[in-house]
Amino acid sequence: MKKSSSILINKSSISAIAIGGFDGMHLAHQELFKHLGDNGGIVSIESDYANLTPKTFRQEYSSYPIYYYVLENIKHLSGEDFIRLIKEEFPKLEKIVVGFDFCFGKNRKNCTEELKKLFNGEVVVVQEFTLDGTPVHSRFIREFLNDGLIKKANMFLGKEYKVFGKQIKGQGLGSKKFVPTINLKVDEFLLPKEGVYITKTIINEEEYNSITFLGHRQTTDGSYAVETHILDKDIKNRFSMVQIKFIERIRDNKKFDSFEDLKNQIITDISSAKSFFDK
Ligand SMILES: Cc1cc2nc3c(=O)[nH]c(=O)nc-3n(C[C@H](O)[C@H](O)[C@H](O)COP(=O)(O)O)c2cc1C
Ligand SMILES: Nc1ncnc2c1ncn2[C@@H]1O[C@H](COP(=O)(O)OP(=O)(O)O)[C@@H](O)[C@H]1O
Repeated sequence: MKKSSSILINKSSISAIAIGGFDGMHLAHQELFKHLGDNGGIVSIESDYANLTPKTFRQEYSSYPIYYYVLENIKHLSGEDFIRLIKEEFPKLEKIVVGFDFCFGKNRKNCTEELKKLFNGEVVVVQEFTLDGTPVHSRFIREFLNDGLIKKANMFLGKEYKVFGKQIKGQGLGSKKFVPTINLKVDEFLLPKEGVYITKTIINEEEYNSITFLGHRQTTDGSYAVETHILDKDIKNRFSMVQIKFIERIRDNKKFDSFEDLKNQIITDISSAKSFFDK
């Protein structure tokens, strides 16, 4: 398999593609990629609802080059026109890999049978991929995240769920009253259920053990916040891009009667996180 990026690989060298939304680049998606061979590529159809790996965040999860197409721009095409477009875009195309539930063309009128008729090359249809009897689909992963079931989401993803955010100014209370935190603004990514999580935080390609609070700061100003505290390290600069990987959920978000009670709880949370990383 080639290590590559979509910018470097010319579409005219691609002989096999996998087609789909690929939000999450989860285990079932990876099953499709196993059929791509040496000159494979991924055709990713970008939709508005993609929020696990939104926009162009998918490339880090595959060494095959990803070619993005915006659903809005192609959804009016008939099945025939869609296949014509694909053949024009990838002139050496010999193989298309899709899942059992793949449909395409205006109103998703065409599915795998029509694909086999319309494409004059090999069509590989991958049967439904399941884990412990549950089908792996991005919609179920979204449900796990909404329910705070981070370990289950990570199992289905085949990796730790990760979001990207920009550092923003906090209330200025953290360092003075509690512990210092990096406050983040996260757009487009689905955030797991409110609560406290054991996480890893990536800043400038360096990965740090951390603990992250997500939710309405009921004890202070009530506003929604994503705040990460790096364990055992003082981080002073401001960062335009911070990544957070979610590992385990420790507890629910709570309202405390006093700042002191919250501070004591935060200290307990930090020691749980440290024991997790030490074990
Ligand atoms: C590990 C951790 C757990 C937290 N848990 C809660 C909580 O349960 N309830 C709450 O209202 N705020 C919680 N917070 C958020 C604090 O209220 C917040 O860090 C504090 O208000 C400082 O905010 P600032 O960084 O904007 O100054 C938590 C913060 C951390 C780091
Ligand atoms: N559980 C699965 N088993 C087999 N193929 C799948 C599975 N989930 C998705 N696919 C295939 O992967 C491609 C991308 O599908 P997509 O609809 O984006 O995934 P999801 O169902 O997770 O939202 C499609 O060709 C689809 O048929």
